[in-house]
Order: sequence, then structure tokens, then C-alpha cells
Amino acid sequence: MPKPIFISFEGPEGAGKTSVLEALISELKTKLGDDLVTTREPGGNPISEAIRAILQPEEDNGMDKRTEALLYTAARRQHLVENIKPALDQNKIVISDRYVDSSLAYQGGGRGLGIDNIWEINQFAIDGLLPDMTIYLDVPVEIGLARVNENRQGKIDRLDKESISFHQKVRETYLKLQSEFSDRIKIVDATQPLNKVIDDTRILINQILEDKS
Ligand SMILES: Nc1ncnc2c1ncn2[C@@H]1O[C@H](COP(=O)(O)OP(=O)(O)OP(=O)(O)O)[C@@H](O)[C@H]1O
Ligand SMILES: Cc1cn([C@H]2C[C@H](O)[C@@H](COP(=O)(O)O)O2)c(=O)[nH]c1=O
Repeated sequence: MPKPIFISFEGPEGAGKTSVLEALISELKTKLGDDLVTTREPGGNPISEAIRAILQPEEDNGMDKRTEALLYTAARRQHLVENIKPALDQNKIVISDRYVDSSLAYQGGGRGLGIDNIWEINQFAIDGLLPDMTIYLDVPVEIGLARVNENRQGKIDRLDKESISFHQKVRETYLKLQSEFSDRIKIVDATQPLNKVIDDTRILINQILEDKS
């Protein structure tokens, strides 16, 4: 019987999370079958997906930044209760595209609400449940946004359109969190060619699967 393992993926816009996850999840499915559960934030269930639709319209909808922080946190609570916790209770391996560090970086850093304030509201939501490992794909803002603008063809949302300084604060906060919680948050250089980013990420996942087996 496998042990429960919770892995989250993080990164600023255009870091390559989607590309890396697509590549590795098909490999991991072959290896782990139904023991692997993949999910994303905001989302994963009807309530959290409905909150996602409010949070991520293509145009600015005038949302207050504290409202935004609370909605991401509410979506996370439902995600934890409905998706993450039940899967971990069944000893599954859960991989989530984004989790609490996104709120710390985007709302705490990017929006300037403060890491401590965002941590506090999230504690109420996550009740101490942190990932066993967080894989942070790091890319300078200019490179990430250029990738998004070049390649996304019309699928640019409200946060992609924020100022460079917003995205810089997001990245700086991720780097601060990574250095503070380096036991949990592992950094991958996402400026490398995609195959190399995938290889580095695969090594980290295999390592935790081995450590926990
Ligand atoms: N290492 C890489 N080198 C060059 N291009 C890359 C690399 N990784 C991803 N890309 C390209 O950058 C674009 C954005 O990648 P992707 O959608 O995987 O990023 P993301 O982190 O999921 O972005 P977001 O979180 O903003 O949705 C895609 O067109 C992808 O092909
Ligand atoms: C969970 C979470 C997400 N965000 C932002 C970050 C991204 O701009 C979008 C999610 O888009 P993705 O391409 O699907 O990764 O939402 C946030 O600001 N705060 C959060 O807690």
C-alpha cells in the first residue's frame, strides 16, 4: 500500500507548470495508476471551479484585493475538503497545480496584502495541511510573460495583464518563501530548455516517492 504524498506545483506566469505537468503526469499515471490524483487551484470541484470563473475573467472586473484573497482561500478550503484530504486519507499521491504558496506570492506579495495576513486567513482554510513537497518553477518575469504573450493565443486572463512590478513582487515572494522553507519548497530553473526542466522535476518527484515508500 503506498503512503499518502502531497505535492504542489508553483510558479509565476509562463514558468511552464502546465507543460511540465502534462509530460510528467502521463508518465506517472503509467507507473502509479489510480494511486495518482491530479488537481488544480483554484478548482478541482464544482464550487471551487465556480469561484475560479469569478476570479479569472478575461477582463478586469473591479474586484477588491481582499475579496480576491478570500475567494482564493475559500476555493482552497473546498478543494481540501472535497479533493485533497479524501485522496490522502486513501493513501493516494496528490499533485496539485498551485496551493497555498500561490496566495502568499500573488495576494501577499503581488497585491501587497502581506504574507502574514494571507498566511493567517489560509491557516483557517488549510488547518495545517501543507504539501510534503512543493516544486517551484522559477523564471524571470520578462521571460515568463514573453512566453505567455507569444504562445497563448487569446487565453490571457486578468492576472496575466497585471503590471511588470506586480509580477516581480510575486516572483520575489516566491524566492523568499523558497529560501525560508527550503526543506519543503524545491526550486527548478525554468529558464532551461523544457526537456531539462522536465528532467529536473522528475528527479525531485522520484526522490520523494522513494523517500516515502
Ligand atoms: N522551458 C521552456 N522553454 C521555452 N518555452 C517554454 C518552456 N516552458 C514552457 N514554455 C512555453 O511557454 C508557454 C507557457 O507555458 P505553460 O502554459 O506550460 O506555463 P504555465 O506556467 O502553466 O503558465 P501559467 O501558470 O501562466 O498558465 C507555452 O507555450 C510553453 O510551450
Ligand atoms: C491558487 C491561486 C492562483 N492565483 C492566480 C495565479 C494565476 O494567475 C491564476 C491561476 O492560473 P493558472 O494558469 O491556472 O495557474 O490564479 C492567485 O493569484 N492566488 C491563488 O491562491
